[in-house]
Amino acid sequence: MRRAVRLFPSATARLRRAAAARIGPFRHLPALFRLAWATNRSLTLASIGLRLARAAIPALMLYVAKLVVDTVVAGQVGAAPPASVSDWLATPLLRRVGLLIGAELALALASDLLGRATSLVDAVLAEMTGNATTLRLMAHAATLDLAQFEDPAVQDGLERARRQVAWRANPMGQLLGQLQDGLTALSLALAVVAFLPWLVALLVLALIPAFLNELHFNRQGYRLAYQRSPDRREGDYMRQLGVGAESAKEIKLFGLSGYLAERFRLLAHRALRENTHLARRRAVAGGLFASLGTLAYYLAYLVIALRTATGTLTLGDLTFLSGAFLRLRGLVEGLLLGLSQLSGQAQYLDDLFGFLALAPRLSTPEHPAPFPTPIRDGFVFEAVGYRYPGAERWAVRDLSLTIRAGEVLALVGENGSGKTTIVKLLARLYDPTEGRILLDGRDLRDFDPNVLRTRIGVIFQDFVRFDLTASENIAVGRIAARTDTARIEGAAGRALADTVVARLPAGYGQRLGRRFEDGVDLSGGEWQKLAIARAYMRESEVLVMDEPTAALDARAEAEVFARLRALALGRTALLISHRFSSVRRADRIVVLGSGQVQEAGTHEELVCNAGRYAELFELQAAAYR
Ligand SMILES: Nc1ncnc2c1ncn2[C@@H]1O[C@H](COP(=O)(O)OP(=O)(O)OP(=O)(O)O)[C@@H](O)[C@H]1O
Repeated sequence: MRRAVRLFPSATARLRRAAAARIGPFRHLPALFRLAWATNRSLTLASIGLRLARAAIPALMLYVAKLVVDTVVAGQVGAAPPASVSDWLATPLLRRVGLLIGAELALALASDLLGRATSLVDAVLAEMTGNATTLRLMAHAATLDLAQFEDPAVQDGLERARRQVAWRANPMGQLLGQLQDGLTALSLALAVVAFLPWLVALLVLALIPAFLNELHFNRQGYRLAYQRSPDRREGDYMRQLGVGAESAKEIKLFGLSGYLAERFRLLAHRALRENTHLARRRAVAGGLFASLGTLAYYLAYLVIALRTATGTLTLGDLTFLSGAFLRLRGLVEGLLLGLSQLSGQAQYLDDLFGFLALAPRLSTPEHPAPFPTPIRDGFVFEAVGYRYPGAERWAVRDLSLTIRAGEVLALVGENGSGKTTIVKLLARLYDPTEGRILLDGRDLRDFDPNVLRTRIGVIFQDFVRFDLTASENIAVGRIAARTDTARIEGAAGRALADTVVARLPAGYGQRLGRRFEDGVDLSGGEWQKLAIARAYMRESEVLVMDEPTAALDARAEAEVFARLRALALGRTALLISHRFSSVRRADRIVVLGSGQVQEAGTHEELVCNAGRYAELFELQAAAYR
């Protein structure tokens, strides 16, 4: 029975669902209001207060205009024209007309002033709310896992959320504008109802189809934008490649600009075609429904004029009613349109709040185990397997590996053998799909991942080149100590980065990179020295370096390793390198192949074994002979 109900929902349930699908996105509006409220209460209150005050003005103005007309019409009969200004003022009728027009002028001025004040308050509030939302997005992004960032669906959501912040920062102002228009419409409607109740009913009936039509097209527009997110990201990527400084070198050398432009053109063309199609359908349907409203207005106008001609209504009533009706029509139409636009915006808010509601997948224990200080035994990988989300192949599988406390362990292996994946698992950027990793006998998942990461210093091969100062580029290794000049300079010295900094025009205060005008770019090896300094800045017990010297010249590499050995004394160091000249100095070497340990031992042992290591070592050595 239940199943039958689910398969054949009643008409009311279907209607309710359809209505919820259209109006549902409004559920985010209270959250938006809370956001503005939390950002600045007085501005939010001011915005509401100003709009409330302004809402009543149009009805009042129309009513005063009606009084003016009625007074003038009544006074015209048999009144002699005044000879002078004092006569004018002495005539009660004329004085009254003057006062009424003065009142209307005051109302018009007040409305204008209130409007400008509202715009001012709204602009400031929108910027503040936009900033607060960006901060919230950044804070939330920091809580997510690396795997989530690497997920294209999350990237698309984040992209839509970002656009939401950048372009639609002021749905709050719009919402309040709607509230104001709603109140104005209500006051006018009440006044009209007092004269001719059916007029209002006629207006609403004529406009409801237009409203539903707008809602329908807004939904379609959103669906289109949603489906196109991946395309748009790809288009943005093509554009970025085509105009970015980072890629300019290769684009020029390989002559890629035409190819990229063509790919962008195809993507943009598809978007344009779909957009135009929708816009055309929207314009036709919108035009038809809008004419319904116009028809209703002129019908009402005709009736009011006829009634005035037959004496049922005064000339003032005619002025008031036609004015009020015209205003009302504009307002209700604007309201319906605005509401449907808001509904469209609220759908984008779905993305924003959807992203904010994303929870990290890596678990943090409620009562984390105390982190061992110092580490006694080290890390043990027990039959660890990891498969990247959506990947067919296992990056590592059945991996058993020990990293003993205090040793310098080198990981070698061909491209794609899983070395970097091991580092990411060690830093708990991912959790193993199978097996477990122990630290001093406890599962890594028992510790607070943030504490774990503060105890491990990792430099990845694709380290980030921050377009910040040289000092900040080192300080990011322990950002809390960014003002500790001695620590920064010490780290730079150990990583041979001090000589790089010495050559910079502004020394440690020199901005690096090409993004900003005052930036100075470095060579690959110079950047790498700064990245190594970052690891020393961290002063962590475990040091992990993924290809730390790939960009260094032979002399620098030898020196960096000599220092690493000296500095790693008592610390655990994991070193990934394709250069056997560096690897051979490690306490132990582990050879990886297809995500598994193939061999392990000291350099001498492995050479004696005459296995894979010996083969690769011989290959490199021969190249130098
Ligand atoms: N983010 C990712 N998503 C999906 N697959 C990935 C991802 N990162 C790596 N892989 C895959 O996992 C496997 C192991 O990659 P990993 O980066 O650990 O290799 P590596 O030994 O460090 O290689 P290299 O010497 O080239 O740096 C590879 O087959 C790679 O294609």
